[in-house]
Amino acid sequence: MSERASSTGSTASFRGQITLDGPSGTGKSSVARGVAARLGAAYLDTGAMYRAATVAVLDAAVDPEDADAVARTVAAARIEVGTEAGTELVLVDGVDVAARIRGAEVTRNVSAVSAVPAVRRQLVEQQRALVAATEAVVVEGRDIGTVVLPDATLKVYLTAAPEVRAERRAGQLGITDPAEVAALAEDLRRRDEYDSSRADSPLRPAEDAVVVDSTDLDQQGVVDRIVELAASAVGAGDRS
Ligand SMILES: Nc1ncnc2c1ncn2[C@@H]1O[C@H](COP(=O)(O)OP(=O)(O)OP(=O)(O)O)[C@@H](O)[C@H]1O
Ligand SMILES: Nc1ccn([C@@H]2O[C@H](COP(=O)(O)O)[C@@H](O)[C@H]2O)c(=O)n1
Repeated sequence: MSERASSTGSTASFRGQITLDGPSGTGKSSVARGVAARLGAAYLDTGAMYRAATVAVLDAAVDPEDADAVARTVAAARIEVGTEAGTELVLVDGVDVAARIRGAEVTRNVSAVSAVPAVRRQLVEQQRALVAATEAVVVEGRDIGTVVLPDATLKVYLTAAPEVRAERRAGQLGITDPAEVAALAEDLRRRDEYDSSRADSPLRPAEDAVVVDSTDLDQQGVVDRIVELAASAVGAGDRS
């Protein structure tokens, strides 16, 4: 039996869309890349697109809370992202911003930019076009199962206890000082509150999403669980 057609089901031939939504730091990016690699699927990081839009806003010295100016600035920006799990390609007007989008200034301002309805319309249209060009794809974000791809093959909503998420993010950044870990936890809480309470496409699980709690699972365990769910979803589709 090949590695990709393992005990979790015959997944090498997966065709369809898997959505992975959830709060910040629950492991969406790492898990989505792992699932895409296992299934031989494309991968789309929609958060990277909102982060790239935020770079455009900051570079134009526009106030991220000024919705009209934000909408105009993002409409004029050319935002490009790749869909390969193994490479991170993020460009704004042809300039590589893949490293910059992970910086503190972008992270602090991205929720305000992503709450602007015109920005969401623009990027959702682009996301759907990117997905339409794939046969199999894992898409991660906040509103993928609810708004972007309501008919996806499988919808997963990933959660984890807030203190566990803060510890993992601290590990990722090499932070050990308890006061700095507490500050990270507060940043995650603030961003989740902003993303969950906005009027347009708030963060929430789709009604038909499977909730996967990763608090007590390692990364590989979460990938295995989602690959297993994908095999069941494809099987259920074949029977219907
Ligand atoms: N199940 C897990 N067990 C332990 N560590 C994990 C697990 N899942 C992810 N991680 C680690 O947690 C950190 C955060 O993961 P990741 O960046 O994928 O989260 P995210 O949900 O995409 O975050 P954000 O929404 O802020 O972009 C990473 O260092 C990742 O390796
Ligand atoms: N579908 C999405 C994806 C992301 N956002 C916003 O972008 C921020 C950054 O996302 P990361 O996954 O890269 O951390 C996030 O906090 C949201 O404000 C979104 O609105 N919709």
